[in-house]
Amino acid sequence: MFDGVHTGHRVLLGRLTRKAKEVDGESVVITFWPHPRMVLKQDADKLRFLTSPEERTKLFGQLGIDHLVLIPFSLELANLTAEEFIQQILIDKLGIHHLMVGYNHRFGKGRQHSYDEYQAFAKKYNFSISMVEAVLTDGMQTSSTDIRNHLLAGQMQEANNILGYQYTVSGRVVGGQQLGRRIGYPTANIEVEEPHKLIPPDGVYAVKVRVEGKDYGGMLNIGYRPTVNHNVDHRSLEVHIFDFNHDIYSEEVELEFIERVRDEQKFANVDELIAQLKKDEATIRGIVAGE
Ligand SMILES: Cc1cc2nc3c(=O)[nH]c(=O)nc-3n(C[C@H](O)[C@H](O)[C@H](O)COP(=O)(O)O)c2cc1C
Ligand SMILES: Nc1ncnc2c1ncn2[C@@H]1O[C@H](COP(=O)(O)OP(=O)(O)O)[C@@H](O)[C@H]1O
Repeated sequence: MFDGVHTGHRVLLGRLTRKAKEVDGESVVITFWPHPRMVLKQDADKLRFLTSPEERTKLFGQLGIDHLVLIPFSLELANLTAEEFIQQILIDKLGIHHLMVGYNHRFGKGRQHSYDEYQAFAKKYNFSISMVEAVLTDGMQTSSTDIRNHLLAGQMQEANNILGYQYTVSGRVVGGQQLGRRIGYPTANIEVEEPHKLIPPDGVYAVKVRVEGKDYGGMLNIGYRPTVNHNVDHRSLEVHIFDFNHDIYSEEVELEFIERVRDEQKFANVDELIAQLKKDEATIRGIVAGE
């Protein structure tokens, strides 16, 4: 589904745009939303994704794709056989001349056909077809599942290496308890709108912050703020932006994850929290400067 639009996807998409140029055609990427796993499985609520449909669209836009087709995935669509999908969508709706498929991609009800059978359909319906081999990252197959698992384990560098860019979470700044500025560290509280977006585990992170069209370094806390917060059901994302002093309530902010620095802790009092925030600032400024 191109979740993440990672290095492997980018190789495939690079081949696609080259092929389209070669034959003087246009490149089309087909993807689905909701993710088929959300429609087909019972554990849909627990599924988390690397990119929202909007984020995928933006990433595709950077790669020179001519058309992005976002097909609403439904049980009806899931019931089409591969041949029906080819006929009804690829031929009748899109009028394709060439089909490029990922090495492990299977489509159609029950995903029962092999690449050889796709080749037979190509002959029958008069389009050409090619397969893109697995793209390796450090000798391993590039997979969205591995990226998700690294992120959930707080292994940001590993995840970013496979993604080919820094994992990004976007949201809007909302008001908090206004304690941050009193302790010398104003923190913008970020509300993430996409309910299925994967949020890395609780802890403190070095991040790059994009706000008001500019980039800054920042230190981010994800968690329940056990030192000051008695309302423990709200998980918050709060970022202190370095060398920045604007009111950004209700602005859109993008956080790019660089590294996870420590666990969130419960301190005996606010002074101990402040002392730790000073240490975090020194550590994280060093990490951001090294980027
Ligand atoms: C980099 C960073 C690390 C933090 N670490 C902790 C922590 O370990 N434990 C904790 O209780 N709160 C932690 N906080 C949250 C602070 O308690 C919180 O930012 C402060 O209370 C301000 O809250 P406000 O935005 O609602 O005013 C951290 C905040 C930041 C920005
Ligand atoms: N360096 C900064 N980092 C984060 N937010 C900042 C910074 N400078 C100013 N602000 C502003 O201050 C707000 C955070 O201050 P804070 O006292 O923590 O209030 P709140 O509890 O409402 O988040 C941010 O939402 C933003 O509008």
